[in-house]
Amino acid sequence: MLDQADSYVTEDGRTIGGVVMEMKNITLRFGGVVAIKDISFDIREGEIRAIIGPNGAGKSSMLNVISGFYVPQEGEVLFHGKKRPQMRPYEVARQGIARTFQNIALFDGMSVLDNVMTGRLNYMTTNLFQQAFWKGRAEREENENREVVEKIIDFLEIQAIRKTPVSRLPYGLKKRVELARALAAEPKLLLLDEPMAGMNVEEKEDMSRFILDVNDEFGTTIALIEHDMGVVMDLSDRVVVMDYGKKIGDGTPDEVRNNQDVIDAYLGVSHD
Ligand SMILES: Nc1ncnc2c1ncn2[C@@H]1O[C@H](COP(=O)(O)OP(=O)(O)OP(=O)(O)O)[C@@H](O)[C@H]1O
Repeated sequence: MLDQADSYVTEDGRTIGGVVMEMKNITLRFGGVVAIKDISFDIREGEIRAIIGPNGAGKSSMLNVISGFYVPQEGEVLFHGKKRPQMRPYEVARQGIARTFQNIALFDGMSVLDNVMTGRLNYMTTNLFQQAFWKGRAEREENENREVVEKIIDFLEIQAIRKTPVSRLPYGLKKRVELARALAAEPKLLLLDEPMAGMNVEEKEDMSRFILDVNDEFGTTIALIEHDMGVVMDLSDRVVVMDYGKKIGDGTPDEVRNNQDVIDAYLGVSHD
């Protein structure tokens, strides 16, 4: 059994560090609906951690708790060992957390490049006044941001569409641009909301490869939620399984695959 601070090396040679985020006895209600019931789990530095479950299991609600968007009625979220207070989205971003959304949230009329640049907003320190009267500093900052963005565009192989308005792109590429924008923030923890929803097999394979590459190349810790158990099993180090707001499994893909409660939930065995 690992301690919170312990690290280990995976079979494919990646180092997984200590716990960066801990969810302790989280309960979240919407009026009479209990979306999350007393769930605890942690996320370790450098790992790919999946949260899976059937429709309505509470996955999106959980991702919103992790991102700080929802504050649970019970339980606490510890980030680097400290209880996390309620935060506004820009405060979450400053803590090094970035996310993508299930329903793509890009600026449709803007080019791919401009959309990815918006991921740098937290790094832009000059205001309009400074940009007008202190050209040198504003230019330097713009160049630095541009450099990071171009690197990410290359990394995700979207150079050919950098000037294309997002509205003209097929769905799979829009998802990739959203990933690029999240990466532009250089997050330590990246949250992906159903990154492969609505994709065909080839697009899913591409997205899986990019997620693995991001984790490997930048050492980014990744938590993702997914509906389809198959796609995350090859990708994840550890998997939390939710059903009807409860945690019914937590472990390596193999442990989870052989867990009877998980098998029942996915085979649609009746719940009593
Ligand atoms: N803002 C909200 N107001 C009221 N009820 C909500 C809200 N968000 C989620 N719920 C309810 O909480 C439960 C869990 O929903 P959630 O969207 O977290 O599940 P999910 O596992 O992400 O589902 P899906 O795979 O369909 O996206 C559901 O019963 C849902 O109707």
